[in-house]
Amino acid sequence: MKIVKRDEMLNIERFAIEEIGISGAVLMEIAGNQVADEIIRSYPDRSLPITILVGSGNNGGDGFVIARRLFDAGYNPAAWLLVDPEKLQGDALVQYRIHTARQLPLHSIEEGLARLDEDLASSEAVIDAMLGTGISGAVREPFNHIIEMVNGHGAHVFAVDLPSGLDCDTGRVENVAIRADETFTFALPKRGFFLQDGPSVIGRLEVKDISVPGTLADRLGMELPELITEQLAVQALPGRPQFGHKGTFGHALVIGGSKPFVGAPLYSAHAAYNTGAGLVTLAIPEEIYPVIAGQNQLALIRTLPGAEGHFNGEGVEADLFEKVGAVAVGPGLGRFDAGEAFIEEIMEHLDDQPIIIDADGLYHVKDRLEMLSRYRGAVILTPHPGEMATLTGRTVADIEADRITVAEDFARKYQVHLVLKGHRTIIATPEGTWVNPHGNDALAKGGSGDVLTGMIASFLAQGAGAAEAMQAAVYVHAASGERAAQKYSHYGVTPGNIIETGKEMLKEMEGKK
Ligand SMILES: NC(=O)C1=CN([C@@H]2O[C@H](COP(=O)(O)OP(=O)(O)OC[C@H]3O[C@@H](n4cnc5c(N)ncnc54)[C@H](OP(=O)(O)O)[C@@H]3O)[C@@H](O)[C@H]2O)[C@@H](O)CC1
Ligand SMILES: [K+]
Repeated sequence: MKIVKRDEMLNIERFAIEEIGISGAVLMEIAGNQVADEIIRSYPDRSLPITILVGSGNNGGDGFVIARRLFDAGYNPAAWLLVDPEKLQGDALVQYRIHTARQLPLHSIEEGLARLDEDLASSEAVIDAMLGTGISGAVREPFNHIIEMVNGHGAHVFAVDLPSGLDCDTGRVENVAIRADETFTFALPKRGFFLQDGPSVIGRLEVKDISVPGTLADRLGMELPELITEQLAVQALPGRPQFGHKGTFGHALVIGGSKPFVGAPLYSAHAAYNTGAGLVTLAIPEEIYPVIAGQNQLALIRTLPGAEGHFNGEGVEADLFEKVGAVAVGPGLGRFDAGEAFIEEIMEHLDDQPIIIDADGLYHVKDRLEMLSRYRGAVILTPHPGEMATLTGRTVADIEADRITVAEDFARKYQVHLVLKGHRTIIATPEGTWVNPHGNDALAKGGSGDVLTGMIASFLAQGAGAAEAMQAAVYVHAASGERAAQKYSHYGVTPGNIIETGKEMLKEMEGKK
């Protein structure tokens, strides 16, 4: 499913109205009906106290439809028009006229905020149809106070299209926004749901079909980022020929580790093994061999010469890469003087196998980005925002303000594949962009990134294309974080739990392949 900015949504909507010939009023009727149906499904009890907050634009127009449908279904919601009716126009005005012609009850803002607060305080559910995609700037009076009132009460809040106050492009909340329990968005999810404050205010997101399908975006030639869904990840997962042998499933090489970071390469190697790689070799500095050997039962181990607890840059020889299908360099690597030359030498030994560069590997390539552009195969970089700041010379705040654009620009400029980690992870490649709506705080732990790197390496070794390996790994990793948190709590999830739970996710996914 594609995600859109405000102008893109407006263009698609305009195309649906002007070229396809489905009128705005019809779209509004469908939109309002979709939300009303959800509320009726959630709350079959008709006596439930519900407040509907109606704003001045088309979002408010949707609110009128919802109110009317609920009255018709036997509910008695308190519908509040929060602006002077004189302000209404277009389809919203049409809906207001229908509402009044039907002689349905409607509260006016003239009754005062104290009176509205009484309704809000006694409501079990609140429907936010105040502001949608048309908001500009900070939320003005009286909506800012009303939003605070809603957030201060304990009612279940349904946001219509988006939580009022959220900028649907940037995901920024300038002053206040509704904190929704559920958001029913129309046609396509909005980009701001996955950026900045968006994820913390939208609650459970559901996309409602209003007869404006995403295929209209394709007809308009729009290149839009796509959401990573289970279905997409299932398609991206490499196939497993039934009579394959270990050679069929590829050989992943993980290069990393140093005296302070012994666990990182182990997590990557174990993640690779547990997600299907036929063979995994772990190349580590010789000094940490005894510790690694004691903790590893899966990967082949290859030691390279080291100094002061790190690699010393030597010992990178052709036979290390023999029959290797994918390389990951960086987990636990640390920083050392010969680091830049070390990675350069690794890349020189490769033909065109995909290479993942992670953690301090990223630090060592920050001044060699042209080398990455020149590489014949796929280069996958997996920075968190701090590492992305190092790669781009920008601040973390800058990157977080528009993760999608930053990632896309970087991927195109250097012709690399990028996994920009964080809350919400972005995959950007020269060919397209994907946004991962899954994952949680349980993944924000040392070792978690190493697991992701191992999963990507594993899928690459098994023959997935670069974009597909990233999609499948990002999904399995994030969905495992969600699943593991249900079992072990958000506090208790470890990288090892992610690897174990990943197998459960894969079990479900292979059944759908
Ligand atoms: N996409 C689709 O296919 C469909 C979309 N539909 C729906 O249309 C919605 C978009 O409608 P929209 O364009 O009328 O904008 P909307 O969000 O109602 O807000 C505009 C009003 O808000 C006001 N206002 C603005 N900023 C403000 C502020 N900071 N603080 C306070 N007020 C502020 C502004 O007032 P003004 O600035 O003009 O004084 C204006 O009156 C969309 O989200 C979806 O719900 C469906 O019906 C059908 C199909
Ligand atoms: K809204």
